[in-house]
Amino acid sequence: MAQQRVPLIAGNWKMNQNHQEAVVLVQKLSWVLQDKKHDYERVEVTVLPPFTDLRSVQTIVDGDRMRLSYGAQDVSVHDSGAYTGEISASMLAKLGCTYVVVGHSERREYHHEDDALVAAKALKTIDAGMTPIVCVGEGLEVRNEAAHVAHCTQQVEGSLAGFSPDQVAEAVIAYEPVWAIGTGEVATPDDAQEVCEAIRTQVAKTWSSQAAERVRILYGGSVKAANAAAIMAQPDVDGALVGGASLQAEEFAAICRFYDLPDLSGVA
Ligand SMILES: O=C[C@H](O)COP(=O)(O)O
Repeated sequence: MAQQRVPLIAGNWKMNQNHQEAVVLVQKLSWVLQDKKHDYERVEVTVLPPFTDLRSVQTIVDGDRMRLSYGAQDVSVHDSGAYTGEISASMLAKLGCTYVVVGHSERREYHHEDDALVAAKALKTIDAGMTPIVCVGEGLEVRNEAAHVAHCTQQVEGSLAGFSPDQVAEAVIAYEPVWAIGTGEVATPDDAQEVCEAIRTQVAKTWSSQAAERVRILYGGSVKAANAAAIMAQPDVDGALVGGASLQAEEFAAICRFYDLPDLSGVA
């Protein structure tokens, strides 16, 4: 991992935790990390609760002066108006969100979001002063055809279309092989590195080598304390987008402190 990229561990809670449970989970996570004297300059920590939790999370994070940040799991492509059920980027910025996930595979699959929409949402996020976490990743069929690298680099091209090199440099890209999400099937560290490296090379070609050096690329898909160290040891992996394991404070805190964990990748 290059020195200048601060690793980011992001906990995507998906549709879990009501606003009361959210406060308890954030408090517990902050306590565990404080107890371990976690250095947030060394590894950045963020949580991504459901929309309905954000105000409560903002209150506890600000009130207790916690060092972790938080963000949202989606955003509208519209600024305001008659879009029932949607939440605008300015609303999320007002709630103190640092990050917004766009193009998660669950949004792409269940809500038919395509690269153009993802790019538009990401640009709205940037315009509102927040950082998009732009998700890409292949399904099992694509992986079995060995077309995963081309698939993911094309998704990056499409989902970051219209970005300037500086905007790419400040963004976060998350590589999440769909077959490894919530299945317990984790990509090997080499699998993660292969695609993350290809994405970085693509960023250099399409935008600039400086953008490629600076953009953070996360891996996501069944990350746990048991596999975090091996995945994070890969030179082009700058963090993790964690789903299920982010709902357990102790487990998630251990992932945030991956450098303390043994690399068990060689153990059968
Ligand atoms: O956003 C997170 C990913 O979808 C990974 O979820 P998971 O860690 O439950 O496999």
